[in-house]
Amino acid sequence: MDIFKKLKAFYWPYKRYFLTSLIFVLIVTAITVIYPMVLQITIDDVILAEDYDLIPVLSIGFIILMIVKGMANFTQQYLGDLFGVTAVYHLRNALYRKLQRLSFTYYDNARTGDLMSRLTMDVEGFKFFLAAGFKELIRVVFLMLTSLAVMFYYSVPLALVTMAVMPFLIIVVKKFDAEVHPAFRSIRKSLGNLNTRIQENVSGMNTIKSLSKEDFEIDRFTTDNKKYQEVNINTASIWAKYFPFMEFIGNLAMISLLIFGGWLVMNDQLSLGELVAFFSLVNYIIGPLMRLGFIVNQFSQAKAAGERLLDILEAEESITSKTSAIEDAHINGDVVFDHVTLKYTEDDDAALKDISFHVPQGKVIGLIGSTGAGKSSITQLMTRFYEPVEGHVYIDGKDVADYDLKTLRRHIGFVLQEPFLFSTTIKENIAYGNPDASIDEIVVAAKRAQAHEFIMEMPKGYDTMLGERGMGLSGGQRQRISIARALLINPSILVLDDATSAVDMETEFQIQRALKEVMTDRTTFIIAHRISSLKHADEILVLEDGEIVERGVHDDLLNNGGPYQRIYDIQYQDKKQIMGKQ
Ligand SMILES: Nc1ncnc2c1ncn2[C@@H]1O[C@H](COP(=O)(O)OP(=O)(O)OP(=O)(O)O)[C@@H](O)[C@H]1O
Repeated sequence: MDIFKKLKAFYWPYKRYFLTSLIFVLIVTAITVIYPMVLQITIDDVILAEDYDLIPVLSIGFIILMIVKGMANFTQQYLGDLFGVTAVYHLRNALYRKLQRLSFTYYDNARTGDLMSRLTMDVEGFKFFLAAGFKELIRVVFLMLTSLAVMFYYSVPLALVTMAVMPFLIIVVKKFDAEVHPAFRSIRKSLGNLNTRIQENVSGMNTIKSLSKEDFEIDRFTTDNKKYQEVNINTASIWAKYFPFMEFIGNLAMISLLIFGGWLVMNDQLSLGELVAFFSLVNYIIGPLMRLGFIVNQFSQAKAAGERLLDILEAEESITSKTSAIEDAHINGDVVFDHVTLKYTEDDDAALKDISFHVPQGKVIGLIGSTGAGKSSITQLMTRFYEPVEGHVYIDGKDVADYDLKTLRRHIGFVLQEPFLFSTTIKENIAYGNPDASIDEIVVAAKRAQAHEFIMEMPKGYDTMLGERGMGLSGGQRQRISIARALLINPSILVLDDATSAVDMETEFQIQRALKEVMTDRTTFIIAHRISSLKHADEILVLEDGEIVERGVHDDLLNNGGPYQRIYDIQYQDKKQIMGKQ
């Protein structure tokens, strides 16, 4: 119940829907039990007593009951659904808001498929219980109790005899639940695997096709699909095995009712109408009893779903703005790293060790070093994507932790090696960071990013729709769109993370030209593997294993026999060889 208590804030404000719906459920259930009683009166007091004057009264009464029941049913169904749908609408919004606020540390360990299924299947599971399950539980318990009460009212011995087999039915139902519950769990798990497989396939289609792994993927999918089929068949066989058995026990109750009830009627200890009414009443107990396990099952599934949703809602937001955070400040772009050490996880080695440097406003700093040396990590500390375990990062003399997160991030633009583009128009992609930009501003940004020409060659120009993740554009084109995007937010600090490594020389030249435009008057961090990309930087930091092993300007670093010279020699060896051969 703890899970439901914790999620109360999402559904309890709408309790009026639920409670009203419950009143109507009780009305419907009460009328259901009245049916057999009307039948009893019809048989005993009309047919057997041959008092046919009562027929119009009974008929009208019956019609009124049916109308009331119909209306009550509509109301309980509608209000119940309204309760579930409204609560889940707020829950889903809260989950999505939380996902936007969670820091990168959370996403480092999260799986997309898993998050997707929590936000869809688990939310739906929880909704189903709110909208129907809880109400149904109350309905069947009420129906069983009232039916039982009426049966005892008619005849205590017959009620006891008929109910004699019920403990057996309860045992079978419990056994069935114990088997079917894990079966349902494996169906969900198997479906989750299947979804993850499909999602990874669509995302990784390039890799699959380029490595000709289509058959391999088809085989893997077929195996998972087979597993899904098997767990479904297994569940079906559990149903098939238990249901006839349950029905058999139910029929035993009917037989004892017929034998003992018939005997009571013959001995004038029970009226014929009461015996007929008993048949309906027994069904009102057997049916719900068989369903009860199912509902309890739904309850435990909703509980499990709620638990997974709470995992997200209660996840720690490790990086947030302070209450006294500096908002709406203009950032000029003077960056200081003061003895900064970063660890991604507690047990891991430090990704950055005791890093200190100063980049005055408007200057260019180059970061070079082997992969995994810590270049990107440095830039991610400026935006507070991660927090250092020691030391401080200052921008314009203030600790980055003192700024409001949005203010801070608004002033730092990124151009990444693999920019993310959304499946919308080129125009909206460029204006993503600044949706208020006019079309003229967008075009100016695109022109400065050397993107205008190729955009205009597209059939719908700036209104061309892009596929998911910018499919339909080349790597260089995607990068230039991303440069235009960065330009449009007019950042004071610009990070070019391997922005030209994946393109040909001609495109690199174009992108370099675009970047020069963007870099003017901004503090710029250039992360590069190629010396040619950062040799004009005001300072170059050479990183190895999270440490700065060398620093200086290109000309000084070139001839001191250090790591930078080694990188230079390797990169220019080819050139010398080619030149030498000529
Ligand atoms: N989110 C993360 N969680 C855990 N470890 C990480 C994470 N990001 C980076 N690392 C580790 O931190 C170290 C530095 O990574 P970083 O991405 O900063 O290197 P880099 O120099 O930018 O590399 P590359 O040139 O390949 O992009 C690496 O050992 C990497 O495995």
